[in-house]
Amino acid sequence: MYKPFTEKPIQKVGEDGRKIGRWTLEHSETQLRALHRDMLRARVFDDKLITLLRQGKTTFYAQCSGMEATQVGIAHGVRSGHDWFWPYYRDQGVALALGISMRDLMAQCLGMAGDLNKGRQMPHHFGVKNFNLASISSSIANQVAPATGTAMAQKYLGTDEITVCTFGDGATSEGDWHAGLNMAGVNKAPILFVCENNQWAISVGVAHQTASENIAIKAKAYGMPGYYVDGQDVLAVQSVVQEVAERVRAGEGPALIECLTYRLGSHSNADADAEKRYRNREEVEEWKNRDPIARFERFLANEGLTIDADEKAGMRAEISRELDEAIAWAESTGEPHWPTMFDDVYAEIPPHLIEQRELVRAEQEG
Ligand SMILES: Cc1ncc(C[n+]2csc(CCOP(=O)(O)OP(=O)(O)O)c2C)c(N)n1
Repeated sequence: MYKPFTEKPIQKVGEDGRKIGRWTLEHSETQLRALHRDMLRARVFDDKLITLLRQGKTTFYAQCSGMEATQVGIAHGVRSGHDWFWPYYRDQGVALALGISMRDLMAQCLGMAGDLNKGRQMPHHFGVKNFNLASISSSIANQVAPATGTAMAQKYLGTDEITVCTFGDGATSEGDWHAGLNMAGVNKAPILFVCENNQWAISVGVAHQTASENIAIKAKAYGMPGYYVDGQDVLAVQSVVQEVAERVRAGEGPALIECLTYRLGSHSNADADAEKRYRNREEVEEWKNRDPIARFERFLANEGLTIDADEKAGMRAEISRELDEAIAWAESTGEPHWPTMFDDVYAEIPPHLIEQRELVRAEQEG
């Protein structure tokens, strides 16, 4: 059983790809390859979206490059399609690893008619009903209290689902975050909070975010365990998430997991990172050398499962083809039809909106 409140992050595999401590690998080759493939898919998805931004096909994107072990470990540690998710905007790696299709994500990012949310959300803010994944909010920590509410409902209904709520380190300074964790602790709600601590909140470094020794320790104040995990170690993240999620499911109450990771790319396309305004390149280079995909590849090689450069290039090409197909499909669905902007908010559309709809119709259909 993993211990909460450790001084150092929990690890299973070191930088050199060697096992840390004594443990037996229980994954099949298929499971190991799935972890690797999902991390690579997240990375290639990021690369493609940067191209789409440059082509002007979308207007907003926030990369998860560098954070793949954290995101894929989270997704592989819970029950996809069963548990409920209140993620944050950088979670495309989680979404892909849960099994959400590239078509669905791409149609959302491009704001096309084929988007599950009808192209009405800000790009890169998806919501996927059949995966119990709530619509993403740009407002930091906005998801935390509703996530606790979802978990309270799950407890009340007596389901064996749990809720998973993710956020960045910056979110932990928001009032909503404290309210949500407090309410979860008091009500023993079946919720797993996961902080993807990538050490920056746009230009604010984590040392300026909190005086606590880490984020995990904050759980103590809300009466729940806090686990501090190496977020570059996919097996450690998956293993801790899995064990803690099952304890949450068994009725032990909420828990907080902090995954220590790093954002390699800019905060979003609206960021001064490239101008080196707030972090130096040495730091970025240092974390590039701690690439979670490379670390896992070293581990796989040590376990006799070498993925060589050719095989990896082939995998990247295959993922890229899948993405191109998703883009072509999304574009083929066309622009969202304007009347949908009046749908789905009210059960009965109020008179002032009917009036506005008719004004737009007159303009559109002249
Ligand atoms: C309530 C609120 N305040 C400020 C912002 C502006 N903002 C957007 S992202 C961000 C940083 C969030 O950092 P963090 O939670 O660490 O997540 P990261 O983006 O680093 O993954 C801020 C301050 C916002 N969107 N919402």
